[in-house]
Amino acid sequence: MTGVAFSASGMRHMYVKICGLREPEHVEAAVEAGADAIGFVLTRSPRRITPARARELASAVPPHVLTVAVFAGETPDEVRAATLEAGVRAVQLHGDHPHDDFTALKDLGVTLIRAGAAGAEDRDLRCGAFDEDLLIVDAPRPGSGEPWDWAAVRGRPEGRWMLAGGLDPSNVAEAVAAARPWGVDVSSGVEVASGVKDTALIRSFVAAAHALPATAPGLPANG
Ligand SMILES: O=C(O)c1ccccc1N[C@@H]1O[C@H](COP(=O)(O)O)[C@@H](O)[C@H]1O
Repeated sequence: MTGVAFSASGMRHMYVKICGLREPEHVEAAVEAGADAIGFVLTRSPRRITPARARELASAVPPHVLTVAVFAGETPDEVRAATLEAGVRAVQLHGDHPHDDFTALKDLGVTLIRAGAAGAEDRDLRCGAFDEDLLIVDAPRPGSGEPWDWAAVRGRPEGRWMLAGGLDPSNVAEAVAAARPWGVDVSSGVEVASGVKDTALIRSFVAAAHALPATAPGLPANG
């Protein structure tokens, strides 16, 4: 993986992922707004879709936007099968997946994302510690839309890491100022009801996040 995320003006920008997409119009809105990555939830959630549906949605996504399948607690074999069926370019594992799970998925050749709550002081928040390519530092309940103490992790995560949990268009600037992440990831904050995305909120979130200064080199998309 090489390259850097750039805005239309050529300036480096905050990396933005919009997660939990289920409808083509919301995928289109996220892509048109300039999202760097979009996520499909393939695990237990109100946003869950089938791998076949994810493939259908991903097929309309241009190669510069990273397509991500989100899992939580599935075995590496289950993750592998669903990822291949979905045809996405990245896997996001939530929860307490051991290092071995990431090692087992290396040969898939996709971007590996380790996601979990900041948790205890001894939680390893170095991106790459489990051979992952990207780290997400999230709320205790992923996908809940609950804001948490973003400032508590400031200075702890290292490398390419995204802040998630309770972000929305109106608070993303405050959250980024508090935690200083490399990127941001949102689901509930661009919805009008649980699992129901809103195109205007998607556009507002991407615009608000991309207006913020990037704090680290970017990650390329599907290249
Ligand atoms: O979105 C879900 O339902 C979900 C389910 C299981 C694991 C992860 C999930 N989503 C992740 O949660 C954050 C977004 O949180 P929020 O809704 O914006 O507060 C993001 O990392 C999603 O990928």
